Amino acid sequence: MTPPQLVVHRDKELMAQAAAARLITRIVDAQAARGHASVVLTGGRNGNGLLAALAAAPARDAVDWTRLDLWWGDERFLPEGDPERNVTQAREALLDAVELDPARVHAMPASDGPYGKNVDDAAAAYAAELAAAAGPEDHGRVPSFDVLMLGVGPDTHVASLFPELPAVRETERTVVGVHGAPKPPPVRISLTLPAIRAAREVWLLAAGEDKAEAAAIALSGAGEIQAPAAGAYGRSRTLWLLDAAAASQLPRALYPPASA
Ligand SMILES: O=C1O[C@H](COP(=O)(O)O)[C@@H](O)[C@H](O)[C@H]1O
Repeated sequence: MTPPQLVVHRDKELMAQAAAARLITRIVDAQAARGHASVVLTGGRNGNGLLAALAAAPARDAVDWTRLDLWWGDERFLPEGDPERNVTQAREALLDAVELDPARVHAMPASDGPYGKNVDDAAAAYAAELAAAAGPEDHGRVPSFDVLMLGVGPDTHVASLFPELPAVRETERTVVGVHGAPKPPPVRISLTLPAIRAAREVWLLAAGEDKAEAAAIALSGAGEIQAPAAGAYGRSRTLWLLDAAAASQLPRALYPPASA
């Protein structure tokens, strides 16, 4: 487990811009080193804010978008093109504006796709897609993502791993169908904690007053079943990117020196 590092920005706009700049650098470095990069996107307000900031950043042209693999940490199990789907929102915020290779855009299945309403089959298919992309150099049944981003929900959920639900207890499968999520829609697909932990870097995004309690709980030693964000960490780095409002309830001892 890599201990969390915290960076606190003045407000959510600056946080989104700084995180977008950080992501550009990370992708460019990975592409320079290996020829390609892989990023796992998150849904939610903070994830989409970051993508919109990236779309507006002139430095986005430093990325070779055709050599970037995109995956999702979770998806709302809704019909293709539904405005509430995370992939629809990501397309609007950024993806439609850059030259991606469609074969490298790994959206999670929709509820009107090949698996119909069977979310468990859809989750298994996404697990198989991840396994097929994992190489011998990877540490398991998912690729070693360069960066995996997670928006932190006000209840400490990440991806679609909600406190106390079966999905957050999963230790074998890499992707699961989620039933009965407390946040609509109730049916979702999610990476599990073991899949999340295969990433080189995990970035948790939390901006806004409504994330303050969740950040404080997750960073104060809570268990991952009760506070899923506490169980999200990367193999090389775990980075919490916060704004001042989301950091406002952190214990003083956790507050980064530069922000004190
Ligand atoms: O439903 C979801 O919510 C979380 C957090 O969203 P936010 O709007 O509270 O920031 C998000 O991370 C997840 O991907 C999404 O499906």
